[in-house]
Amino acid sequence: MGGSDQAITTSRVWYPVNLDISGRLCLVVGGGRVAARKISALLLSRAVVRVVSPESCGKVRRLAEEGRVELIERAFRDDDLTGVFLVFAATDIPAVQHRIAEQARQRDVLLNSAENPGLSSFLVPARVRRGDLLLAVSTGGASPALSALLKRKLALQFGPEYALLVQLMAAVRKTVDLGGDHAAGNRMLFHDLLALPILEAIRERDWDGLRMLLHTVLPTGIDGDVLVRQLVDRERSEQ
Ligand SMILES: C[C@@]1(CC(=O)O)c2cc3[nH]c(cc4nc(cc5[nH]c(cc(n2)[C@H]1CCC(=O)O)[C@@](C)(CC(=O)O)[C@@H]5CCC(=O)O)C(CC(=O)O)=C4CCC(=O)O)c(CCC(=O)O)c3CC(=O)O
Ligand SMILES: NC(=O)C1=CN([C@@H]2O[C@H](COP(=O)(O)OP(=O)(O)OC[C@H]3O[C@@H](n4cnc5c(N)ncnc54)[C@H](O)[C@@H]3O)[C@@H](O)[C@H]2O)C=CC1
Repeated sequence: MGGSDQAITTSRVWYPVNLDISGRLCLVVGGGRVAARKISALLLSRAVVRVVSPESCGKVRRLAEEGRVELIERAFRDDDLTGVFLVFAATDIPAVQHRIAEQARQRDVLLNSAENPGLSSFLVPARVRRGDLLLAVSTGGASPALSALLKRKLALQFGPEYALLVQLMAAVRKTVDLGGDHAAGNRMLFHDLLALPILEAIRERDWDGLRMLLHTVLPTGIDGDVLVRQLVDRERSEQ
Protein backbone atom coordinates (compact mmCIF):
# COMPACT_ATOMS: atom_id res chain seq x y z
CA MET A 1 0.00 0.00 0.00
CA GLY A 2 3.01 2.32 -0.06
CA GLY A 3 3.01 5.58 -2.03
CA SER A 4 5.44 4.33 -4.67
CA ASP A 5 3.23 1.31 -5.43
CA GLN A 6 0.24 3.60 -5.94
CA ALA A 7 2.27 5.66 -8.42
CA ILE A 8 3.19 2.50 -10.34
CA THR A 9 -0.41 1.34 -10.68
CA THR A 10 -1.84 4.64 -11.85
CA SER A 11 0.81 4.90 -14.59
CA ARG A 12 0.00 1.43 -15.91
CA VAL A 13 -2.46 1.04 -18.77
CA TRP A 14 -4.46 -2.09 -17.91
CA TYR A 15 -5.75 -4.26 -20.75
CA PRO A 16 -9.29 -5.52 -20.13
CA VAL A 17 -10.29 -9.08 -21.07
CA ASN A 18 -13.09 -11.55 -20.31
CA LEU A 19 -11.44 -14.81 -19.33
CA ASP A 20 -13.00 -18.25 -19.70
CA ILE A 21 -11.76 -19.99 -16.56
CA SER A 22 -14.21 -22.90 -16.52
CA GLY A 23 -12.40 -26.08 -15.53
CA ARG A 24 -9.15 -24.19 -14.95
CA LEU A 25 -7.25 -24.53 -11.70
CA CYS A 26 -7.26 -21.24 -9.76
CA LEU A 27 -5.29 -20.98 -6.53
CA VAL A 28 -6.38 -18.71 -3.69
CA VAL A 29 -3.75 -18.18 -1.00
CA GLY A 30 -5.40 -17.10 2.26
CA GLY A 31 -8.85 -17.92 3.60
CA GLY A 32 -10.18 -14.64 5.02
CA ARG A 33 -13.01 -12.30 3.98
CA VAL A 34 -11.24 -11.06 0.85
CA ALA A 35 -10.35 -14.61 -0.24
CA ALA A 36 -14.00 -15.61 0.26
CA ARG A 37 -15.17 -12.84 -2.10
CA LYS A 38 -12.67 -13.84 -4.78
CA ILE A 39 -13.63 -17.53 -4.39
CA SER A 40 -17.36 -16.81 -4.87
CA ALA A 41 -16.64 -15.04 -8.15
CA LEU A 42 -14.34 -17.86 -9.31
CA LEU A 43 -17.00 -20.48 -8.59
CA LEU A 44 -19.62 -18.44 -10.46
CA SER A 45 -17.34 -18.68 -13.51
CA ARG A 46 -16.94 -22.44 -12.89
CA ALA A 47 -13.24 -22.48 -12.07
CA VAL A 48 -11.67 -25.36 -10.15
CA VAL A 49 -10.71 -23.64 -6.90
CA ARG A 50 -7.90 -24.67 -4.55
CA VAL A 51 -7.36 -22.73 -1.34
CA VAL A 52 -4.13 -22.85 0.65
CA SER A 53 -4.45 -21.29 4.11
CA PRO A 54 -3.61 -22.39 7.65
CA GLU A 55 -6.84 -20.83 8.94
CA SER A 56 -10.04 -19.88 7.15
CA CYS A 57 -13.26 -17.97 7.79
CA GLY A 58 -16.61 -19.75 8.13
CA LYS A 59 -17.63 -19.15 4.52
CA VAL A 60 -14.47 -20.75 3.08
CA ARG A 61 -14.72 -23.71 5.49
CA ARG A 62 -18.37 -24.23 4.48
CA LEU A 63 -17.47 -24.22 0.76
CA ALA A 64 -14.78 -26.83 1.50
CA GLU A 65 -17.24 -29.01 3.46
CA GLU A 66 -19.68 -28.80 0.54
CA GLY A 67 -16.90 -29.99 -1.78
CA ARG A 68 -17.04 -26.82 -3.87
CA VAL A 69 -13.39 -25.90 -3.17
CA GLU A 70 -10.35 -27.92 -2.18
CA LEU A 71 -8.94 -26.54 1.08
CA ILE A 72 -5.31 -27.27 2.02
CA GLU A 73 -4.79 -26.17 5.60
CA ARG A 74 -1.17 -25.02 5.74
CA ALA A 75 1.04 -22.07 4.78
CA PHE A 76 1.86 -21.33 1.11
CA ARG A 77 4.70 -23.27 -0.53
CA ASP A 78 6.36 -22.32 -3.82
CA ASP A 79 5.31 -25.53 -5.57
CA ASP A 80 1.64 -24.71 -4.90
CA LEU A 81 1.88 -22.73 -8.15
CA THR A 82 2.51 -25.82 -10.27
CA GLY A 83 -0.24 -26.25 -12.88
CA VAL A 84 -2.07 -23.12 -11.75
CA PHE A 85 -3.82 -20.85 -14.31
CA LEU A 86 -4.49 -17.84 -12.03
CA VAL A 87 -3.30 -17.15 -8.48
CA PHE A 88 -4.97 -14.86 -5.95
CA ALA A 89 -2.69 -13.80 -3.11
CA ALA A 90 -5.07 -12.81 -0.31
CA THR A 91 -3.04 -13.18 2.87
CA ASP A 92 -2.53 -10.37 5.38
CA ILE A 93 1.26 -10.83 5.43
CA PRO A 94 3.27 -8.62 3.02
CA ALA A 95 6.31 -10.96 3.00
CA VAL A 96 4.10 -13.87 1.89
CA GLN A 97 2.46 -11.67 -0.74
CA HIS A 98 5.90 -10.75 -2.13
CA ARG A 99 7.03 -14.38 -2.14
CA ILE A 100 3.93 -15.44 -4.12
CA ALA A 101 4.47 -12.54 -6.56
CA GLU A 102 8.10 -13.50 -7.14
CA GLN A 103 7.25 -17.18 -7.72
CA ALA A 104 4.30 -16.32 -9.98
CA ARG A 105 6.52 -14.09 -12.12
CA GLN A 106 9.15 -16.82 -12.45
CA ARG A 107 6.53 -19.32 -13.59
CA ASP A 108 4.47 -16.95 -15.77
CA VAL A 109 1.35 -17.47 -13.65
CA LEU A 110 -1.01 -14.47 -13.70
CA LEU A 111 -1.33 -12.95 -10.22
CA ASN A 112 -3.86 -10.87 -8.33
CA SER A 113 -2.44 -9.45 -5.11
CA ALA A 114 -5.23 -8.32 -2.77
CA GLU A 115 -3.20 -5.91 -0.68
CA ASN A 116 -0.88 -4.46 -3.29
CA PRO A 117 -2.00 -3.59 -6.82
CA GLY A 118 1.65 -2.85 -7.68
CA LEU A 119 2.43 -6.59 -7.47
CA SER A 120 -0.63 -7.68 -9.47
CA SER A 121 -0.58 -8.70 -13.11
CA PHE A 122 -4.40 -8.38 -13.17
CA LEU A 123 -7.01 -6.59 -11.05
CA VAL A 124 -10.57 -7.67 -10.40
CA PRO A 125 -13.13 -5.05 -11.49
CA ALA A 126 -16.47 -4.44 -9.76
CA ARG A 127 -19.17 -6.17 -11.80
CA VAL A 128 -22.85 -5.90 -12.70
CA ARG A 129 -24.24 -8.91 -14.58
CA ARG A 130 -27.50 -8.95 -16.54
CA GLY A 131 -27.58 -12.31 -18.26
CA ASP A 132 -24.81 -12.23 -20.84
CA LEU A 133 -24.29 -8.50 -20.33
CA LEU A 134 -21.31 -7.74 -18.11
CA LEU A 135 -20.57 -4.20 -16.92
CA ALA A 136 -17.17 -3.95 -15.27
CA VAL A 137 -15.60 -1.00 -13.45
CA SER A 138 -11.96 -0.51 -12.52
CA THR A 139 -9.94 2.42 -11.28
CA GLY A 140 -6.64 0.66 -11.96
CA GLY A 141 -6.39 0.06 -8.23
CA ALA A 142 -6.66 3.76 -7.38
CA SER A 143 -9.96 3.50 -5.48
CA PRO A 144 -11.82 0.18 -5.04
CA ALA A 145 -14.48 2.03 -3.03
CA LEU A 146 -15.19 4.25 -6.06
CA SER A 147 -15.45 1.17 -8.30
CA ALA A 148 -17.98 -0.32 -5.87
CA LEU A 149 -19.97 2.95 -5.79
CA LEU A 150 -20.09 3.19 -9.59
CA LYS A 151 -21.16 -0.43 -9.75
CA ARG A 152 -24.12 0.31 -7.49
CA LYS A 153 -25.07 3.25 -9.71
CA LEU A 154 -24.85 1.10 -12.84
CA ALA A 155 -26.97 -1.60 -11.19
CA LEU A 156 -29.77 0.95 -10.72
CA GLN A 157 -29.44 2.29 -14.25
CA PHE A 158 -29.22 -1.09 -16.02
CA GLY A 159 -32.02 -3.28 -14.66
CA PRO A 160 -32.94 -6.94 -15.31
CA GLU A 161 -34.63 -5.98 -18.62
CA TYR A 162 -31.14 -5.81 -20.15
CA ALA A 163 -30.76 -9.57 -19.76
CA LEU A 164 -33.76 -10.03 -22.04
CA LEU A 165 -32.57 -7.35 -24.46
CA VAL A 166 -29.23 -9.14 -24.87
CA GLN A 167 -31.04 -12.42 -25.34
CA LEU A 168 -33.28 -10.92 -28.02
CA MET A 169 -30.36 -9.30 -29.87
CA ALA A 170 -28.47 -12.61 -29.77
CA ALA A 171 -31.50 -14.48 -31.13
CA VAL A 172 -31.82 -12.02 -34.05
CA ARG A 173 -28.09 -12.29 -34.68
CA LYS A 174 -28.34 -16.07 -34.84
CA THR A 175 -31.03 -15.93 -37.49
CA VAL A 176 -29.16 -13.64 -39.91
CA ASP A 177 -26.17 -14.54 -42.07
CA LEU A 178 -23.12 -13.04 -40.42
CA GLY A 179 -20.04 -11.71 -42.18
CA GLY A 180 -19.18 -11.22 -45.83
CA ASP A 181 -21.65 -9.24 -47.96
CA HIS A 182 -24.17 -9.12 -45.13
CA ALA A 183 -22.04 -7.17 -42.65
CA ALA A 184 -23.24 -3.65 -43.55
CA GLY A 185 -26.92 -4.63 -43.74
CA ASN A 186 -26.71 -6.46 -40.43
CA ARG A 187 -25.07 -3.53 -38.74
CA MET A 188 -27.96 -1.36 -39.89
CA LEU A 189 -30.51 -3.91 -38.72
CA PHE A 190 -28.99 -4.11 -35.22
CA HIS A 191 -28.80 -0.32 -34.98
CA ASP A 192 -32.41 0.06 -36.16
CA LEU A 193 -33.52 -2.50 -33.59
CA LEU A 194 -31.74 -0.74 -30.75
CA ALA A 195 -33.21 2.62 -31.80
CA LEU A 196 -36.71 1.24 -31.09
CA PRO A 197 -38.24 1.46 -27.59
CA ILE A 198 -37.66 -2.27 -27.07
CA LEU A 199 -36.40 -1.87 -23.51
CA GLU A 200 -39.53 -0.05 -22.48
CA ALA A 201 -41.69 -2.81 -23.99
CA ILE A 202 -39.66 -5.49 -22.14
CA ARG A 203 -39.79 -3.54 -18.88
CA GLU A 204 -43.59 -3.26 -19.16
CA ARG A 205 -43.98 -6.89 -20.28
CA ASP A 206 -45.80 -5.51 -23.32
CA TRP A 207 -45.18 -8.55 -25.53
CA ASP A 208 -47.74 -7.52 -28.20
CA GLY A 209 -46.09 -4.10 -28.41
CA LEU A 210 -42.69 -5.77 -28.72
CA ARG A 211 -43.96 -8.00 -31.55
CA MET A 212 -45.21 -4.95 -33.43
CA LEU A 213 -41.92 -3.10 -32.95
CA LEU A 214 -39.95 -6.05 -34.29
CA HIS A 215 -42.20 -6.32 -37.34
CA THR A 216 -41.30 -2.75 -38.31
CA VAL A 217 -37.59 -3.57 -38.80
CA LEU A 218 -37.05 -7.33 -39.08
CA PRO A 219 -36.60 -8.55 -42.65
CA THR A 220 -39.07 -11.10 -43.99
CA GLY A 221 -37.68 -14.49 -43.11
CA ILE A 222 -37.10 -13.58 -39.45
CA ASP A 223 -40.19 -14.35 -37.43
CA GLY A 224 -40.48 -11.77 -34.64
CA ASP A 225 -43.31 -13.71 -33.01
CA VAL A 226 -41.07 -16.74 -32.52
CA LEU A 227 -38.32 -14.56 -31.00
CA VAL A 228 -40.76 -12.97 -28.56
CA ARG A 229 -42.18 -16.37 -27.60
CA GLN A 230 -38.64 -17.64 -26.85
CA LEU A 231 -38.08 -14.58 -24.69
CA VAL A 232 -41.30 -15.05 -22.72
CA ASP A 233 -40.62 -18.78 -22.28
CA ARG A 234 -37.14 -18.14 -20.96
CA GLU A 235 -38.39 -15.47 -18.59
CA ARG A 236 -41.07 -17.84 -17.23
CA SER A 237 -38.59 -20.69 -16.82
CA GLU A 238 -36.33 -18.45 -14.77
CA GLN A 239 -39.08 -17.36 -12.38
C1 LIG B 1 -6.32 -3.45 -6.70
C2 LIG B 1 -7.47 -4.35 -6.27
C3 LIG B 1 -6.91 -5.74 -6.33
C4 LIG B 1 -7.98 -6.82 -6.45
O1 LIG B 1 -8.46 -7.26 -5.42
O2 LIG B 1 -8.26 -7.18 -7.61
C5 LIG B 1 -7.97 -4.02 -4.89
C6 LIG B 1 -7.15 -3.69 -3.82
C7 LIG B 1 -7.54 -3.23 -2.55
N1 LIG B 1 -8.82 -3.14 -2.10
C8 LIG B 1 -8.84 -2.57 -0.87
C9 LIG B 1 -9.97 -2.22 -0.14
C10 LIG B 1 -11.33 -2.46 -0.48
N2 LIG B 1 -11.75 -3.21 -1.57
C11 LIG B 1 -13.10 -3.24 -1.59
C12 LIG B 1 -13.90 -3.91 -2.56
C13 LIG B 1 -13.51 -4.40 -3.78
N3 LIG B 1 -12.23 -4.41 -4.26
C14 LIG B 1 -12.20 -4.80 -5.56
C15 LIG B 1 -11.09 -4.79 -6.37
C16 LIG B 1 -9.81 -4.38 -6.07
N4 LIG B 1 -9.33 -4.13 -4.82
C17 LIG B 1 -8.76 -4.21 -7.12
C18 LIG B 1 -8.83 -2.82 -7.78
C19 LIG B 1 -10.19 -2.47 -8.35
C20 LIG B 1 -10.14 -1.18 -9.07
O3 LIG B 1 -9.35 -1.08 -10.04
O4 LIG B 1 -10.88 -0.24 -8.74
C21 LIG B 1 -13.57 -5.09 -6.06
C22 LIG B 1 -13.94 -3.97 -7.05
C23 LIG B 1 -13.72 -6.39 -6.83
C24 LIG B 1 -13.61 -7.65 -6.00
O5 LIG B 1 -12.75 -7.80 -5.15
O6 LIG B 1 -14.45 -8.53 -6.26
C25 LIG B 1 -14.42 -5.05 -4.77
C26 LIG B 1 -15.78 -4.36 -4.98
C27 LIG B 1 -16.86 -5.18 -4.36
C28 LIG B 1 -18.17 -4.82 -4.92
O7 LIG B 1 -18.45 -5.21 -6.04
O8 LIG B 1 -18.98 -4.18 -4.19
C29 LIG B 1 -13.58 -2.49 -0.47
C30 LIG B 1 -15.02 -2.27 -0.16
C31 LIG B 1 -15.61 -3.43 0.62
O9 LIG B 1 -14.88 -4.28 1.10
O10 LIG B 1 -16.84 -3.35 0.77
C32 LIG B 1 -12.46 -2.01 0.24
C33 LIG B 1 -12.44 -1.11 1.48
C34 LIG B 1 -12.57 0.35 1.03
C35 LIG B 1 -11.33 0.92 0.32
O11 LIG B 1 -10.23 0.84 0.87
O12 LIG B 1 -11.52 1.46 -0.80
C36 LIG B 1 -7.49 -2.34 -0.46
C37 LIG B 1 -7.06 -1.70 0.84
C38 LIG B 1 -6.98 -2.77 1.95
C39 LIG B 1 -6.60 -2.19 3.29
O13 LIG B 1 -6.85 -0.99 3.55
O14 LIG B 1 -6.03 -2.96 4.07
C40 LIG B 1 -6.68 -2.77 -1.50
C41 LIG B 1 -5.16 -2.78 -1.56
C42 LIG B 1 -4.61 -1.47 -2.02
O15 LIG B 1 -5.30 -0.61 -2.55
O16 LIG B 1 -3.39 -1.31 -1.82
N1 LIG C 1 -8.43 -6.56 -2.73
C1 LIG C 1 -9.44 -6.29 -1.95
O1 LIG C 1 -10.56 -6.22 -2.43
C2 LIG C 1 -9.20 -6.04 -0.50
C3 LIG C 1 -7.97 -6.34 0.04
N2 LIG C 1 -7.75 -6.20 1.38
C4 LIG C 1 -6.43 -6.69 1.86
O2 LIG C 1 -6.41 -8.12 1.60
C5 LIG C 1 -5.69 -8.82 2.62
C6 LIG C 1 -6.55 -9.94 3.23
O3 LIG C 1 -7.67 -9.38 3.89
P1 LIG C 1 -8.67 -10.25 4.78
O4 LIG C 1 -9.21 -11.38 3.98
O5 LIG C 1 -9.63 -9.33 5.40
O6 LIG C 1 -7.63 -10.81 5.89
P2 LIG C 1 -7.76 -11.99 6.96
O7 LIG C 1 -6.83 -11.66 8.07
O8 LIG C 1 -9.20 -12.26 7.24
O9 LIG C 1 -7.22 -13.26 6.18
C7 LIG C 1 -5.88 -13.49 5.94
C8 LIG C 1 -5.73 -14.97 5.62
O10 LIG C 1 -4.40 -15.23 5.21
C9 LIG C 1 -4.04 -16.49 5.71
N3 LIG C 1 -2.58 -16.63 5.74
C10 LIG C 1 -1.67 -16.01 6.55
N4 LIG C 1 -0.42 -16.44 6.28
C11 LIG C 1 -0.52 -17.34 5.27
C12 LIG C 1 0.42 -18.12 4.56
N5 LIG C 1 1.74 -18.06 4.80
N6 LIG C 1 -0.04 -18.94 3.58
C13 LIG C 1 -1.35 -19.01 3.31
N7 LIG C 1 -2.29 -18.29 3.96
C14 LIG C 1 -1.87 -17.46 4.92
C15 LIG C 1 -4.67 -16.54 7.09
O11 LIG C 1 -4.80 -17.89 7.54
C16 LIG C 1 -6.02 -15.89 6.79
O12 LIG C 1 -6.95 -16.88 6.37
C17 LIG C 1 -5.29 -7.76 3.64
O13 LIG C 1 -3.94 -7.44 3.39
C18 LIG C 1 -6.20 -6.59 3.34
O14 LIG C 1 -5.57 -5.38 3.64
C19 LIG C 1 -8.74 -5.76 2.21
C20 LIG C 1 -9.98 -5.42 1.72
C21 LIG C 1 -10.31 -5.55 0.31
